[in-house]
Amino acid sequence: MVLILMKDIVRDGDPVLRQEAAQVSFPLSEEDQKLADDMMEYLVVSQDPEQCEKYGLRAGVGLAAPQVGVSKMMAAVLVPAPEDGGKSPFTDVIINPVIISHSVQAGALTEGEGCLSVDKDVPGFVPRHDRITLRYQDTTGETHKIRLKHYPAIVCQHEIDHLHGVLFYDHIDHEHPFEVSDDTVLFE
Ligand SMILES: OCN(O)CCCc1ccccc1
Ligand code: NI
Repeated sequence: MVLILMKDIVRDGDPVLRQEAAQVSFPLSEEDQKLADDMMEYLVVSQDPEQCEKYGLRAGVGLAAPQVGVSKMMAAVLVPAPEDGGKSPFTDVIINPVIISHSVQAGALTEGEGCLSVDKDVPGFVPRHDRITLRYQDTTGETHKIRLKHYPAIVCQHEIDHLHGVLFYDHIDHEHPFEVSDDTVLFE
């Protein structure tokens, strides 16, 4: 049962999307645990075409707490498994995430990015780090230090941006939206 619907998703213009979110303390309050569960549930349901349609959702691979009006350092990430089978490259609720190191090399999606909180299309490459080392806590409070590259790294950076009041189009060079440095990894 979806508990977060599109009506619950805050849209660009609301100041909460431009705030620095607050650190989350452990053990999680019941409210924070429920929020984590609800955000992950939104992603799972939104990635099921039938349920997505049924509830009128926009499919998402990530969802950050500020997008549902909660200015806390928490985001759910569900990177879909590749079509040719296999498991999701990264699925977790990342709390108090910090990118502790990253590649010099940039990466960007050839189709640009979108955002559940931004109703308009904003064309252009969104240059990010192609590879990152991410430290975060999961909902149990356990600290993880993981290396991500390409799409999972892009998704996590998009979500972590939300926790710092940054939206994807802030990274687009509006003078030259489809120009990136020649060593940038561009991928589908
Ligand atoms: O913040 C999550 N959200 O707005 C859903 C879209 C997430 C996303 C879309 C394109 C590239 C990376 C991440
Ligand atoms: Ni977003």
